[in-house]
Order: sequence, then C-alpha cells, then structure tokens
Amino acid sequence: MLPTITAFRNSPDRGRGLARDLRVRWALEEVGQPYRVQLLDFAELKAPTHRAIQPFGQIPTYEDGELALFESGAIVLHLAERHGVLLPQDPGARIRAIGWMFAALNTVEPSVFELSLASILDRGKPWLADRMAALEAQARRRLGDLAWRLGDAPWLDGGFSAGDLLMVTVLARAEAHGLLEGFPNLVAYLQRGRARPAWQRAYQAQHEAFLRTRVE
Ligand SMILES: N[C@@H](CCC(=O)N[C@@H](CSCc1ccc([N+](=O)[O-])cc1)C(=O)NCC(=O)O)C(=O)O
Repeated sequence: MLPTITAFRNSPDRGRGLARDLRVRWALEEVGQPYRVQLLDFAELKAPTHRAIQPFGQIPTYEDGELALFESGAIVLHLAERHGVLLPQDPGARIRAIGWMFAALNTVEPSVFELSLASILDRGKPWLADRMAALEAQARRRLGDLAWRLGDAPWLDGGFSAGDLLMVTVLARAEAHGLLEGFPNLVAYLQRGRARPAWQRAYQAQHEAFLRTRVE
C-alpha cells in the first residue's frame, strides 16, 4: 500500500506551487517514494474525519499504514529519517540541517506568510498600506540576513538537505510577493532548488491536480 498525502482540490493558489503539499511531494520525489494523493475541498478539510488527523483542518497530511502525520515539516523530517536521504549522516551536520528546517518554518516563513495573510485579512482597511510596508520591511530584514548567510554557497550548509527543501518553498512565497528583489543570490538559490528533477516532478504533479480540478 502506497503512502497517501492530502492536497487541495481546486487549489486557491491557482496552481502556482504555493500550497504546502508541494514540499511533501518534493521530499517524496527526492527519496524516491511513490505516493497517492487524496484531494480535498474546503468542506472536506473541515470534516471530523480529516480533523482526526489534522486538528486544524488543513492540508497536507501523510498516512502510511498505521502512521498518520500532519505538519509539512514533520512529514519531510519523517521521510528524510526513514529513507536516509536529505539529512547528513554526521550527527553535527544532521542537527544543523534540522536547525535550518526550523529556521525556514519558524524564522523566515512567518514573516512572509504574515504578509500573505494581511493582504487578505486587511484588504480594504485604511491601515493596510502602512501594515504591508511594516510587514514587508520585517520580511526583507529576515531575507537580508538569510542572503548574507548563504552568500555564494549552493546550499545552506554543505550538500542539499531537508533544510534547503523547506527554505526553497518559503522563498517561492517570498518571490510571489516581490520580496526577493535585491537579493540575487536568493533568486539563484530558489532557481537551483527548482532545477532539481524531484522538484520538477513534484510541481508538475501538483499543477496537474489543479488543472484537473479547477473551477473557474
Ligand atoms: N503548519 C502547517 C500549515 C498547513 C497549511 O497552512 N495548510 C493550508 C494550505 S497551504 C497554505 C496556503 C494556502 C493558500 C495559498 N494560496 O496561494 O492561496 C497558498 C498556501 C490549508 O490547509 N489552509 C486551509 C485552512 O487553513 O483552512 C503545515 O506546514 O503543514
């Protein structure tokens, strides 16, 4: 029985590769694990059956036999550990790579996601412009720190790791907000991630699911 993930039916990102199942699809492709996808609409997301696995009523989830996981970062970590890929064997390098997973999800992504949220929740509010300016400045501070640390290196710490996989997906959202302007090394890093055949297979699969299920 193949592992099964959940993803959006008729994704609100309109196939732009921003929904968080992409990072799980990418990790599955990197470790060479075939998988099934259960596409959910918003009502199914919030149904008790789905909430039994994902208490917040979101995608993605990952099921494999008795194992049921939520949190895209945890699923990527599980796949990396189970398949012995995406994380170095050396204990010090391994925990540093896991540290970059946390940095992607806990330090960089929040400032970028906050911008996405404000542009939706505060749309039309008189304070939107000021709030977006403040959020953009905060996000660009984080991205500037990341750009400085990455420098001209191909990946964040040695070879490509699960930390890079998550960071690349965070930068894709930053790019969608125009936040990578002025950070050419982050643009190159993002493109390097997207050039990986596993990313391309993952994106193609997610995009095809959108095209099959989109409602105009
Ligand atoms: N921390 C969780 C967060 C998962 C999450 O945010 N899931 C979102 C989809 S990916 C985030 C996302 C949403 C929308 C777009 N978009 O472009 O429209 C892009 C990404 C979801 O299910 N949202 C439905 C809900 O919360 O009710 C994880 O990493 O797994």
